[in-house]
Amino acid sequence: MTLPQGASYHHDFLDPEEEADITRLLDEGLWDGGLRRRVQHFGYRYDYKARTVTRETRLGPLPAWLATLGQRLVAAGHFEAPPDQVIANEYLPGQGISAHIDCEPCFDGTIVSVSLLSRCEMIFRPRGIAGRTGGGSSVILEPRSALVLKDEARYLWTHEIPARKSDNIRGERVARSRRISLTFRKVVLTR
Ligand SMILES: O=C(O)CCC(=O)C(=O)O
Ligand SMILES: [Fe+2]
Repeated sequence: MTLPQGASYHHDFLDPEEEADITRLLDEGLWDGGLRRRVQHFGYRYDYKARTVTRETRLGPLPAWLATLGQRLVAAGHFEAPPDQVIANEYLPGQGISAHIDCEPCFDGTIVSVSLLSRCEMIFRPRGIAGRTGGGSSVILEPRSALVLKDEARYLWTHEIPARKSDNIRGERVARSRRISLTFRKVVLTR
C-alpha cells in the first residue's frame, strides 16, 4: 500500500473500550439523516451545500470526550493546535462517500479520520481525474485506526470510500458492517 505524500496511517489510535464508549455516546446523540449517510456535527456545523463554516454555525466547544481525542492528536504531533470541528459519519454496508477534497478555505492543512467498528477501503486519486478509474492508490482503514491527511494528500489528491457491501482485502471478499468515522479539523474563519 503506497499512500500519497502527506498521508499517514496509524493503527490502534483507540483501544476497544474507547471504541465502544464512543459508539454508545454517539448513539445517545442525535444522528442527522439528511445525507445519504447519517452524520453528527460538533464544534461547528459544516454547510455541505454552500461549502462553508462560519461564526454563525458555531455549535460550541467540543464535548470533553472529543476534546480529549483532539489533545491526543496534538500530543502525537498530528495537529499543532487542537482541532475544533468534528463530523461523525455512519456508513451502513453499501454506503460510502464520493471523491472529494475537504473544503480548502474552511479548514486548515490537517484532516484526521478515526475509524470505528468496520473495515473499509479508502481510495485516493490525483486531483482533476476524480471519477476515472485507475491511477489511484488505496488503504484499508481498520477499526480504531487514524488516518492523517496533510500536504499533497490534503490538497492534491481526492479521497473516497466506494459505496459497497464488501471490500477485496488481499484477495479476500470481506463483508462490511456498520462503520463510524470521526473526522477532526481546525476551522479557518474568513469572516
Ligand atoms: O469516513 C471517513 O473515514 C472519511 C470521511 C471524509 O472523508 C470526510 O468526512 O470528509
Ligand atoms: Fe474527506
